[in-house]
Amino acid sequence: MGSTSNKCVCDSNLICFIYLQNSGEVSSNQSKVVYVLGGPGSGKSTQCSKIAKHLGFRHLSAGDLLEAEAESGSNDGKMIREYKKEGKLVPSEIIVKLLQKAMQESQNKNFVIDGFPRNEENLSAAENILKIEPNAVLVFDCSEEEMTRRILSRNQGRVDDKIDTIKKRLNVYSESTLPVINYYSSKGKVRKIDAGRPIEEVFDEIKGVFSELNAGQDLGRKESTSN
Ligand SMILES: Nc1ncnc2c1ncn2[C@@H]1O[C@H](COP(=O)(O)OP(=O)(O)OP(=O)(O)O)[C@@H](O)[C@H]1O
Ligand SMILES: O=c1ccn([C@@H]2O[C@H](COP(=O)(O)O)[C@@H](O)[C@H]2O)c(=O)[nH]1
Ligand SMILES: [Mg+2]
Repeated sequence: MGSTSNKCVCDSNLICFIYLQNSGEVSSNQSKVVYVLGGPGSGKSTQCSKIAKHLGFRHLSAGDLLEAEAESGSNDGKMIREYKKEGKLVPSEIIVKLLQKAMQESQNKNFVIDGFPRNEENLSAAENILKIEPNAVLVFDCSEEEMTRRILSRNQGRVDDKIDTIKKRLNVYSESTLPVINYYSSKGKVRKIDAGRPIEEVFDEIKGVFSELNAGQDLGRKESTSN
């Protein structure tokens, strides 16, 4: 899985661009993609905003893209709302279409993608349709008690910030997202971040990971060559 060749095999300009940009050696002038995964309330969006502000990456939140689509009143909107209320993951084609459009429209081609891919269907679409081979996958480690506490005091009016939905989202994370993390872990791409600490401490560790990426080091390659 993943792209290893520079040969373009698709007819969409966007897909070609991402495919080529992520297919070879990582260097400081190439497009970079970092995934940020972690349980609900672990602080993904908080840290991704800081990464965008201080480290110059474009923050794409899968949850926010879906929320904007729901707000737009489109055909998919009503269905997205229902899935979100239930803490379920929408069919991949919906989120992939939104991410593809957002990436295509962005001038900045370094992306930090918040909360995607979340299950094996997403993973397959990310590799085979979006042609993304991430440079790194940050995984936020935080206790369920702390995540629940954070969500219940978040006060952003989210339809899914209710205890019953939080429990469902925690289950979806364990059952569907952990296998995705295991997959990237086997490729040496995962950096586990202790997200139970204060916001600035978490960000300090993240800055270190981005320094490595900006120095042209692909985390997967670094791990595999040190073996
Ligand atoms: N390290 C931290 N310590 C304490 N509170 C935090 C920390 N990081 C984030 N928060 C707060 O916890 C709440 C959840 O954070 P955030 O929205 O970033 O989580 P998330 O992982 O994006 O959640 P979701 O998956 O539900 O979108 C927010 O109110 C945020 O301000
Ligand atoms: O890839 C995705 C990402 C999100 N969802 C749905 O949105 C909510 C909220 O996402 P957050 O990232 O926690 O803001 C999530 O519970 C899913 O219902 C999705 O379906 N697919
Ligand atoms: Mg979030």
